[in-house]
Amino acid sequence: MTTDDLLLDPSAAPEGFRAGFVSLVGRPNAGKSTLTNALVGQKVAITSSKPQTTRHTIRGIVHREMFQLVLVDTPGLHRPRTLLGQRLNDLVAETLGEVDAVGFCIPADEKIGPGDRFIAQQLAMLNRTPVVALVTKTDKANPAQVAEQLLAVTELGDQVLGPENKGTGFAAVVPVSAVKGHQVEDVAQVLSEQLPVSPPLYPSGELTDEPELIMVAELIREAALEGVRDELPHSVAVVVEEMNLREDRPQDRPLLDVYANVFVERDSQKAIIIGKGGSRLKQIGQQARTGIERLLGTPVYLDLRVKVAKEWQRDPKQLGRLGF
Ligand SMILES: Nc1nc2c(ncn2[C@@H]2O[C@H](COP(=O)(O)OP(=O)(O)OP(=O)(O)O)[C@@H](O)[C@H]2O)c(=O)[nH]1
Repeated sequence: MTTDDLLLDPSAAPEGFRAGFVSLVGRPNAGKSTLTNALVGQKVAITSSKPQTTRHTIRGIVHREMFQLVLVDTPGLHRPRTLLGQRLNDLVAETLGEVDAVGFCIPADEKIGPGDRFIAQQLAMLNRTPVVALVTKTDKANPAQVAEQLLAVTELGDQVLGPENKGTGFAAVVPVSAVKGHQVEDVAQVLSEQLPVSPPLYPSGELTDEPELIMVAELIREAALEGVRDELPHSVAVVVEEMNLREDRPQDRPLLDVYANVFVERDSQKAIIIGKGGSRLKQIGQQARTGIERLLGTPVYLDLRVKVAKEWQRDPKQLGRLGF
């Protein structure tokens, strides 16, 4: 069974499959991009030249047998100098609050500095999002230095994200060399352990050729969550089943047909998405369609179906978070 088959029937995902969004953060030069590429592999790395239409730009998707990590960029942490005080705090909390886990990159070959500490303090505000510390570029340090850095990083976690700030430190600390390919799979594995039990969020094939498909699904998901994010934080998945230019249209008046399924876990959630007399679904469709048209520059016919994929999150922790 391929990932795509699973997407057609999310309840067919293997027991314990996990999927979710991960943001790699860290000060400039910490090795985020290199690690992203090493994790994703060339084949599916997405470097979309499209304008950023969602709050998170997808940088790449890591597909494995038992998990799918969607690596996203998070604005805010990259330019602390241009955003001050509460505004920055809000932005970081808002955008990072939406990911399932954060990978915090700290180079093995440089002392922990004020930049790292600053970012750790920002991360401390995300009280529920697990943070995995990644000690990068281990090939540039000798084993003793790496060991020392692992200790220093653990200590930073205990201090800044520790009990004093109602936290439990870093969820894990993992050394990695993206350039040498050392422990890259361990990073993927440890990050995946922080994700909710969920079927894959995106199809596995041809992602480089069709970043549009992902962007379109994300636009629909964003629209579906608008205003109900608190009620349905992680229980909405969108799969674009078909996206084709309609045949027999005059060349100067193209129309793109988009068929997409919005998956929720329960009938009650389906009711929320659809709204009274279908009013919310109509709104979602309009908002998503406008976004897709803006993204692709083509008029769009959007067909949205809402489907219940029962129990696609069997993890008790997740269910708790959803208020069950
Ligand atoms: N030796 C070695 N060098 C690395 C490794 N990872 C990254 N680098 C180098 O470190 C530099 C910065 O890496 P990037 O991946 O661009 O870092 P970044 O965090 O994305 O940087 P910004 O885009 O500035 O935020 C580059 O010259 C990389 O080649 C590694 O595992 N080993």
